Amino acid sequence: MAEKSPDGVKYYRLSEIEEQNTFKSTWIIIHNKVYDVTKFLEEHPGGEEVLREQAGGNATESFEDVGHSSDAREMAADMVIGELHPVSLSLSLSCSWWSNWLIPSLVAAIITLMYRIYTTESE
Ligand code: HEM
Repeated sequence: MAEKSPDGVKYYRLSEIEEQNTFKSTWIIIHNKVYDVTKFLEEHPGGEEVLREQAGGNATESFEDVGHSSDAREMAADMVIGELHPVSLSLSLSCSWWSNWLIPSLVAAIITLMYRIYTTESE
């Protein structure tokens, strides 16, 4: 269930947001805020398809890539229904840490190792 923080902000967990990816209701995440865009789908100048594609997930990058106007940002502010739960937040942060740093470092380490083996064998 959604929890409320002491200052009254509703927190949603990632799993709860993922469930709202249906024809009846569409939620997206932008900058760790949860937006209910269900009623906005048909009005969106960028089309409902792009919003549906991001439904139940993190749309921050796509939203910023488009370079939405300040008008668009004001419209978005009216659709905020809560924030990403801190637990989900740290999860999503650690996920990007994992893919952005750990995997490339591992690949680099393996290549270094293979190179070492290769150069010592040919001596
Ligand atoms: C609550 C969230 C959103 C709101 C309120 C919103 C609102 C708007 C508005 C008002 C425009 C017209 C141009 C402008 O004023 O900047 C626009 C254009 C556009 N939006 Fe969004 N948008 C939202 C989310 C998204 C997301 C998540 C995506 C991408 C997945 C997206 C993709 C686009 C695209 C591609 C256009 C350009 C359409 C064109 O120039 O023909 N929007 N949006």
